[in-house]
Amino acid sequence: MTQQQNVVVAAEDIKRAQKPPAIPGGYIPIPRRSVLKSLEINGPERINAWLDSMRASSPTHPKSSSTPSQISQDHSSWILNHPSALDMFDQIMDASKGKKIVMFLDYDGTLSPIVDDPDRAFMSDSMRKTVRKLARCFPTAIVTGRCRDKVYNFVRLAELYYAGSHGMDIKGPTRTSKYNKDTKADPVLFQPAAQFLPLIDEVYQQLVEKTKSTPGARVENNKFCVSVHFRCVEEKEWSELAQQVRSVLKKYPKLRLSQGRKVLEIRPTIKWDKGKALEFLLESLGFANCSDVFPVYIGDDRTDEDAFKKLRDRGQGLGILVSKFPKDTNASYSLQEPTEVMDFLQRLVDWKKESLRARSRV
Ligand SMILES: O=P(O)(O)OC[C@H]1O[C@H](O[C@H]2O[C@H](CO)[C@@H](O)[C@H](O)[C@H]2O)[C@H](O)[C@@H](O)[C@@H]1O
Repeated sequence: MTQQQNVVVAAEDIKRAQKPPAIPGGYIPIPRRSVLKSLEINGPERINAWLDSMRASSPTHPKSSSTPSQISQDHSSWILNHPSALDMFDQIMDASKGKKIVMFLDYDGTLSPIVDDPDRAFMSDSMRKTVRKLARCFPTAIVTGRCRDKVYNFVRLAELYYAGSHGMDIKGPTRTSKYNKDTKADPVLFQPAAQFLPLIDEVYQQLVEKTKSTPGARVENNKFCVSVHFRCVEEKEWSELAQQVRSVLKKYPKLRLSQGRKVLEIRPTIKWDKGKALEFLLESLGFANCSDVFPVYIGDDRTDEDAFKKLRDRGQGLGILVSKFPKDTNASYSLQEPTEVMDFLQRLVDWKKESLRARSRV
């Protein structure tokens, strides 16, 4: 691909790069500008690193130390390296030619907008309709940090695959579609962290108890992992809340911590993540060792990076980061918000219908 890093473009070109890089066949290898930092450090530095990483996952504005011209240059440079998937739609479809598209969709911040109350992160009816149409065209999976049952209650589409708890709870469709016609076969069900259930319940109770003194703190049981929410906590209390989490977590060497959008997530130390879940689902769908598959993963959060990286390592398909602000990412493309995700999914549906029509005319 053409390297265009640090190229300055006019302000009106910030949102949409006019000359995005060409796609060489399948995956677009874009070198990382900085490597995601390791958080294996001790003491107060560790707490600060957790908080910095959490802030970086959910930027609400450009760096306050930057001048407007630096902000504009950073954004332009980032957009040139991660162009809009809508602007690049035709090139993406060209790259998928002759391959089977498989769709992987994160939930929060991708299909539903980020809101203060995690129990009210509803998906719009129009997004549900679009995802339903998408699943008629391509095998489609929801891959989320949420508890699988909870995300199912939001999405309510039985024809999809669901990978809850960051991929540690995978279940196949319960309604038949053209991708799972064999109703006699057992639906895919995979729970690699099953033995951690009692430990997760225990740590959940302890976190609820420990954090109850912090106004706005909220602990969510996601079955095989636990989320501690910072979104409604005053920023001056964040360090205290992180200390509370750490004091509980240090008693559980079999659990580890990751950071998301104003959330700390506690999960088993097993080597399993959204990237492994993506690979597992591709195998379940019969695409193990296939070169003619084109997986598309859309997500907004730090934990989605494991899936973006998996695609990069496999040299297949592409990752799309949902973000309004530049972020360090392994994704190749960007979309700004869930409404743009819906537009992109609708274009995929239209493209599929048109290619079927064209084939039937031949
Ligand atoms: O993998 P995801 O589907 O992106 O799940 C990650 C976390 O998503 C939820 O939290 C996020 O969305 C909330 C609702 O918009 C928001 O209030 C919170 O600040 C975000 O971090 C979910 O509640 C968490 O349990 C997931 O870990």
